[in-house]
Amino acid sequence: MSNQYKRGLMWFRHDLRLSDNLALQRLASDCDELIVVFVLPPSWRAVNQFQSRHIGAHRLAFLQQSLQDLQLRLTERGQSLIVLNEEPLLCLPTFIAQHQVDVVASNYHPGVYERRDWVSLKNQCPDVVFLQEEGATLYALSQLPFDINDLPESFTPFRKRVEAIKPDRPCQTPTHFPPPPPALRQNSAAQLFEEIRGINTFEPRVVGGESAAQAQLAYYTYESKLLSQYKQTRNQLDGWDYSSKLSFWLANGCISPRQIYYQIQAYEADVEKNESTYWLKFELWWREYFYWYLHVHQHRLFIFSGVKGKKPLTTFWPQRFKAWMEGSTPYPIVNACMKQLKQTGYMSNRGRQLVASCLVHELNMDWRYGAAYFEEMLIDYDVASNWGNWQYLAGVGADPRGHRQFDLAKQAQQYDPNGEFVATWQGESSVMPMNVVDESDWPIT
Ligand SMILES: Cc1cc2nc3c(=O)[nH]c(=O)nc-3n(C[C@H](O)[C@H](O)[C@H](O)COP(=O)(O)OP(=O)(O)OC[C@H]3O[C@@H](n4cnc5c(N)ncnc54)[C@H](O)[C@@H]3O)c2cc1C
Repeated sequence: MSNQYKRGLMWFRHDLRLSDNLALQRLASDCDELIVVFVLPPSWRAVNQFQSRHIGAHRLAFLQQSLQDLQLRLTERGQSLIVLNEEPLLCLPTFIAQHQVDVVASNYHPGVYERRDWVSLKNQCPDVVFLQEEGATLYALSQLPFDINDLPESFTPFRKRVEAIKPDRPCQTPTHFPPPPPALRQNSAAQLFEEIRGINTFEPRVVGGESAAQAQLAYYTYESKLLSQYKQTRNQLDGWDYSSKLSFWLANGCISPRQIYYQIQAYEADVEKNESTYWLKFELWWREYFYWYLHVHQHRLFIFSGVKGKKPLTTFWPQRFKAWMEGSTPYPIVNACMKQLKQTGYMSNRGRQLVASCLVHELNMDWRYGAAYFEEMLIDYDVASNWGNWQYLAGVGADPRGHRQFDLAKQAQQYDPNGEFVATWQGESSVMPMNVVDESDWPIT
């Protein structure tokens, strides 16, 4: 018996996994033939108005590994990933027409470009069916206990309203995949992987893909039982075990928040339920909040005056920005964090708060330059969490206090009392007067 659709196209975006992937599951059961595509736009690697790129070498390496893992899993099931190296709206309409696709599916993502591209693609392909599923958040829109336009202005009232709700259970990997159309049984993904090779220097366990994501989830919970101490360790600055490190895979969609949530629930039933196990869920609710915040506020997440519409008294200083990025400010703890970020593509949550506070409140810089630099450097870059947290710290977003300036000396004393972190990352090393910049230093490339 033939299926509902003859030929489907799965458009992978921030959901690089086969399990708990509702859009993929739907196509796998409803199509005779299936094409799976990932689009890597060249514009991601171009320099933007903030002198940064959308994606840097660390995340590129992770993305490449995630795509390779996806390809491997698909190949095992008789499928094959096609990677298109073009802007989505330039290549997909032609591709869809050329291959006579009659249904396109994807998982919803609240990003401004992601939403725009989906709507424009739909408009350009009026004869094709478009299906969108949810999977980037713990809750579906319909599960939220308020109208989304009444999203609370800050995190705490949001959390109090959602924390009793059980997310839907993750769905399984489809047992059967329809084959690709005959013309697409060979593709050039391997060659493209060579072209997009980035650098991975952090730590061997930071490998993109669903397999590594599941391995880290198992490690942090049942294998090491580190989850039981999460609340006590989570503010540390350096090392692998003090926090879950799941952000790399979550941000790239190699794992879903529901999979993590239900692993914590199982751990609480099987091993131990305490303040720490609750606290990892608490952090997932922070992520959830910023996703819905982006869904509601859209482009206002990226403007100087933020969602609050309140312009900070800051500006752009090339010499200060350069010193901050390089780790040569007068603040050793900030320097150490920034060098760690540049070398590894990761920084602790505590570190992110300190360097953001420094950029905005000590160096009086336009916060968006910091957010854009993080976007390029972080392996776990996530548009909602990054820009939402930056607005929060710049006092233009979801912080009810509106001003959060950290005492950097006090923080260094508390979190790096023996100066080990600063010594490891050579935070003291460069002493450069902040307001001196050589003509040759600008523009920064
Ligand atoms: C200025 C700034 C920028 C940030 N940019 C990002 C970003 O681009 N991508 C990103 O995933 N996180 C971002 N965070 C949040 C947080 O720092 C990272 O999620 C965390 O450090 C990742 O390490 P982990 O997975 O070990 O976290 P854990 O402490 O183990 O937390 C588990 C998960 O909870 C979520 N989470 C934890 N803290 C936060 C938070 N404050 N906001 C939203 N979600 C949170 C993450 O998904 C994380 O993986 C940012 C924070 C700040 C202050």
